[in-house]
Amino acid sequence: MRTAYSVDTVRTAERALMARLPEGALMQRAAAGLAVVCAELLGKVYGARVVLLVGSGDNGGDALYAGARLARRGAGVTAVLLDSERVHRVGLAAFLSAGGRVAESGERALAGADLVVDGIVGIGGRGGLRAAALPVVRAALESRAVVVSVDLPSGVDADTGQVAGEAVRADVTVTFGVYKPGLLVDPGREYAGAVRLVDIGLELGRGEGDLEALQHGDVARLLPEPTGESDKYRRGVVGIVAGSARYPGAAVLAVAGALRGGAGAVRYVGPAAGAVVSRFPETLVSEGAPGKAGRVQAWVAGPGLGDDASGLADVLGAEVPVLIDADGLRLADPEAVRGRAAPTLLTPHAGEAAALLGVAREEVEAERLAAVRELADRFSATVLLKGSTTLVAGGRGEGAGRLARVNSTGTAWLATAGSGDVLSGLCGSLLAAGLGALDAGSVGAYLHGLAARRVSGGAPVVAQDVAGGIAGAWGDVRHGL
Ligand SMILES: NC(=O)C1=CN([C@@H]2O[C@H](COP(=O)(O)OP(=O)(O)OC[C@H]3O[C@@H](n4cnc5c(N)ncnc54)[C@H](O)[C@@H]3O)[C@@H](O)[C@H]2O)[C@@H](O)CC1
Ligand SMILES: Nc1ncnc2c1ncn2[C@@H]1O[C@H](COP(=O)(O)OP(=O)(O)O)[C@@H](O)[C@H]1O
Ligand SMILES: [K+]
Repeated sequence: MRTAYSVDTVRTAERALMARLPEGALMQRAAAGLAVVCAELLGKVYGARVVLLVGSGDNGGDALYAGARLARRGAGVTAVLLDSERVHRVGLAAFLSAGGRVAESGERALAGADLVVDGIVGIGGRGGLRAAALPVVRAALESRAVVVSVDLPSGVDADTGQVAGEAVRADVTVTFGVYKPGLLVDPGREYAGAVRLVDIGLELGRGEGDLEALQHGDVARLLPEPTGESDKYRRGVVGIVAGSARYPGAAVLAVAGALRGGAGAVRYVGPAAGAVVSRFPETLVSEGAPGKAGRVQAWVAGPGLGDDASGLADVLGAEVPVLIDADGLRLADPEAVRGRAAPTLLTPHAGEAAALLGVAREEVEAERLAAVRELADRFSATVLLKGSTTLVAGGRGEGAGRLARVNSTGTAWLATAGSGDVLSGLCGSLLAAGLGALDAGSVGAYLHGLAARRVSGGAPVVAQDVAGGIAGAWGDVRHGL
């Protein structure tokens, strides 16, 4: 599990650790780790040209101490002080005595740099980059240098990943102690490049976390597995209420995802039974009301329903877990969702989330974490917010509280019609197989993203291929590949 912690939690833990250590020890650990990564990226340190962008706080201090270490190894290191009145004094003294120089012109220094260290602002940052920093940041990004951000790309909000205005686009971010949420959530995640974590001795429990990303091992432990006692009913039956005369494909794709998700059987209820059976003869189909279709252990309702809300009341009234997606999100009665006793998983994309919240889509995209939490609170449900970084936040019971999940496996090729239908079928199948809503959503998103990457190999994918790739992704996770 990769767990990210809020700035408040990090600061409290750092204070406690600092009180037990000699003054400056923590910053030295951070700077040593940072210098090691810079040296690795440079290959040869001696003779390399390094430019430090130094802000007014401890983030700049880290950059200066790391710069001192590189200067002692023979690099030509130049510091661009963004505010010469306010700079980490002791760090600057150490830097100068190691042979570092202060630049007269930032732009000139940057023109010939091999590596730029972005120490403008870290977890103390508020808002996007200030105007004074913009010319050097632009010059750094235009240079051919590798850009390494200290703790966080400057201008990215550590707690949310929000970028208000401009921020540094790093090739690598060296973060200290623990991950910060802004490194895992877009848009911040994109600015961070590859993230390297440096251990500075901070110890924080998972319960204190703000956001977590499942890794292969976590997913492997959660995957449903049939045993000798299993039969198709014990493995769970997932019911799919999807599709319409106008959108039969949504039903086919939701069933395609559901068949790969670990349930023992898939029951389809709706007007697209013919299309579903001709593509997937293993599906049990019926055309009446969901309540009359026979037992299921979880329902998926919504993809491609158009304006037909007739099956939704049955589904929302069921005492089994329910996933609501796409048209179902628009058609479902919010009171019926809030009043449910069994787990509920809502899977909106940013546009659907915006409609549910009554805000603009851009607002959701800029603050995804806040949006997914707000929806989970408003609907007393688990919510999976799809998009470039998929987030899952828990409602009541399991997953309640602040600890949300972020998926790290996706690819932008998933932005293709119908791939969300595959995801809802897959997650619903995991619900039927017995996973809780938070686990079903995050395991489903993980497999879905991995499947897309596997089948894409960098080329466009179609939703059916994503469904077809799930078995391979499942196998990779099981075997730790
Ligand atoms: N606290 C600790 O124990 C440790 C802190 N470390 C470093 O210290 C950093 C935090 O240091 P600080 O608390 O001094 O905070 P920062 O250095 O992150 O930022 C604060 C300074 O930046 C300025 N600033 C704020 N927003 C800005 C913006 N949008 N644009 C430009 N300047 C802005 C503020 O005026 C202030 O002077 C961490 O990110 C990390 O790099 C590490 O050395 C590890 C140990
Ligand atoms: N830029 C992106 N990067 C990664 N994944 C994305 C991106 N855009 C969309 N996705 C994923 O693609 C899927 C699209 O789902 P959705 O928007 O519901 O499409 P549809 O309704 O056509 O099925 C979701 O799993 C979502 O997380
Ligand atoms: K920084």
